This record gives sequence, structure tokens and C-alpha cells, in this order.
Amino acid sequence: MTAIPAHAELILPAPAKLNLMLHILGRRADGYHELQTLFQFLDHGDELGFSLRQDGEIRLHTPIDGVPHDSNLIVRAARRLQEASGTTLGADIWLDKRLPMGGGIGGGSSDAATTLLGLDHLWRTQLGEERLAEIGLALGADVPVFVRGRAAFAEGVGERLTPVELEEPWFLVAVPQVFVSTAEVFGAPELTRDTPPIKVRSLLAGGGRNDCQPVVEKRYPEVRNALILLNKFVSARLTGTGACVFGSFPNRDDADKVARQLPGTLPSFVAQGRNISMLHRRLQALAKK
Ligand SMILES: C[C@@](CO)(OP(=O)(O)O)[C@H](O)COP(=O)(O)OP(=O)(O)OC[C@H]1O[C@@H](n2ccc(N)nc2=O)[C@H](O)[C@@H]1O
Ligand SMILES: Nc1ncnc2c1ncn2[C@@H]1O[C@H](COP(=O)(O)OP(=O)(O)O)[C@@H](O)[C@H]1O
Repeated sequence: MTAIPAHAELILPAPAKLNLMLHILGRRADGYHELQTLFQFLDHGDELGFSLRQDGEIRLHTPIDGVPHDSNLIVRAARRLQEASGTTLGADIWLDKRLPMGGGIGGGSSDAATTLLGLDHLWRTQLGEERLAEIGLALGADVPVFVRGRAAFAEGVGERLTPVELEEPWFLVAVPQVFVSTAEVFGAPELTRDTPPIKVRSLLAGGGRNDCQPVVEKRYPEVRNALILLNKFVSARLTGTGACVFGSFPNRDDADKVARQLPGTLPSFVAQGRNISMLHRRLQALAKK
């Protein structure tokens, strides 16, 4: 049963992302860390439904446990877009939450980006992708890449994006049942913060790692165990600050086979890596109608 009613005017996907690698180059004066990371989308994610309201209200009808209505990134994104565009319109919004929260696969950021692009479409704000990415950045470092919808090499805190063409393998993503705090990982004294910058060209030739992984493995045994289990079949890595870990496969069958061998205590899903996000594919199809 989906949480989105059939009468919703617009239904759009909010795909997950993976950080295929993540290097930490240093710390800025404001405490945020300078990164180099490679983002690719997955063809698996949340789904959002939108309908217009004439009274200017923003109502999310599907609350997330533990996240107050007004703190939900969906509601915050909608309000920012109202302010930036000056529209008097509002929206009813429904969320079908399928992605684990706090897993390093960007569910909240993707929901925010889908809200920005979905309401931009419904409200006809005409703000343009550049401005929407800027509004997104104020909500979270990962929002701009979802607004752009292209696999990218990201620098800065993730806002300087260079689109890249990557292979599109199948990924098995394991979901350790633990919440990893991004702030804790970036605050850890033992975190590597001095990885030398690399050029996108050498990265695409192979290599790279996730500098957060040793910290997360040490502090979260659930993640360490998931990596040990997955590493028996495939070279596994952490995405973002975790908790999810992933490995890549040339086809879906191979990924499914390994998924079936994981214990019931370690949920997982299989999805394909995509260079153009499902959200953008859907919006392009709508534009052609
Ligand atoms: C590292 C990434 C990679 O995709 O991890 P995931 O959240 O996806 O795991 C993201 O850039 C996460 O960005 P974002 O989602 O905006 O981070 P937040 O949760 O807001 O950050 C929580 C805290 O982590 C620290 N932080 C975050 C990002 C960054 N580049 N440097 C930092 O030092 C800051 O102290 C911040 O207050
Ligand atoms: N729509 C949303 N979906 C998920 N999380 C949200 C949302 N709105 C706010 N949040 C908050 O953002 C936190 C991080 O969520 P998420 O994006 O799923 O993790 P990550 O950045 O690790 O991939 C959640 O724990 C929750 O408190």
C-alpha cells in the first residue's frame, strides 16, 4: 500500500545516492570539512506526491516518526521555495518513505530536491536549476547534486559539481541497523583530514577510498560486521558517513545471489547505479508531454 493517494496531481521519485569514494582534504574555518567525493544515483528511492493548494499552506500528510512536521526537509524545502519565488500557492504533499534514514544514502536530501523540482513544476516558478541548487545547498550539502540530477565529482562541501560518466553497475547495499551521526564522525579526533587532492581523471581510472570508514568501523560494530560479511563476496565500502555499506556487481543476478546469503539481521537491497537520476528522467518525460 502506497502512502500516496491516487488523486495526487504529480508523483515523483526521490532516488538514493552512493558516495563511491569520499576523501577529506581539510577543515574550513567554520568547522565544515572540505571533501572530494563521487556521487552516483541508484534506481531505488522514496516517492513523493504533490497537489496544489490555493491557500498557501504547506501540508505534509505522511509524518516521519521522530521528525516534527516543520523540521522535515520536505516542508523546509517547500517553504524556502515559496519565499524565493514569492508564490501565493501552497501544496499538499505525501511521502512514501522507502529509504533507511541516516544511512548515508541521502534520503532526506533527495526528498528535499524532489520537493524543490516538483513544486517548481507545479507552481511554475521559473527559478531555474542554478537558483534551485542554491536554495538546496542552504538545506544540506547533498541537496544540490540531487537538484542537478547528474552523477558528479563533488568538491568543497559537496557543492562544486563536475558531471561524470561512470559505468552503471548493480549495487548490493546492506543496511546495518544503527544510526550513524554525521556530526560525530566529522568531530572524531582520529578522522583523516589531510588526504591530498586528486584530479577527477585519476579517480575515474580507479582508486579512492572513504576516509570516514575507519572511524565508523571502529565506533559502530554493526557497520564493521556488515563490512566483514560483504567482503567475503565483494570488495565492500561505506557510503557517506554510513551506516550503509555497498559492493558492485556486473549484473543483477550476481548481486541478488549475495543478498540471499546475508543473514536476516542485515537487511539489504539491490539497485542499479545511474548517471541521470530517475527524478530527471521523469521530469524530462513530463516536459515532452
Ligand atoms: C558527508 C556526506 C556525504 O554525502 O554524508 P552523508 O550525510 O550522506 O552520510 C554529506 O556531505 C554530509 O552533508 P550534510 O548532510 O549536509 O551534513 P549534516 O548532516 O548537515 O552535517 C552534520 C555535521 O557534520 C559536520 N560536517 C558535515 C559536512 C561536512 N562537509 N563537514 C562537516 O564537518 C558539521 O559539523 C555538521 O554540522
Ligand atoms: N524527509 C526526510 N527524510 C529523511 N530524513 C529527514 C527528512 N527530513 C528531515 N530528516 C532528518 O535528516 C536526518 C538524516 O536523514 P537522511 O538524509 O536519511 O540521512 P543521510 O544524510 O545519512 O543519508 C534524519 O535522521 C532526520 O532526522
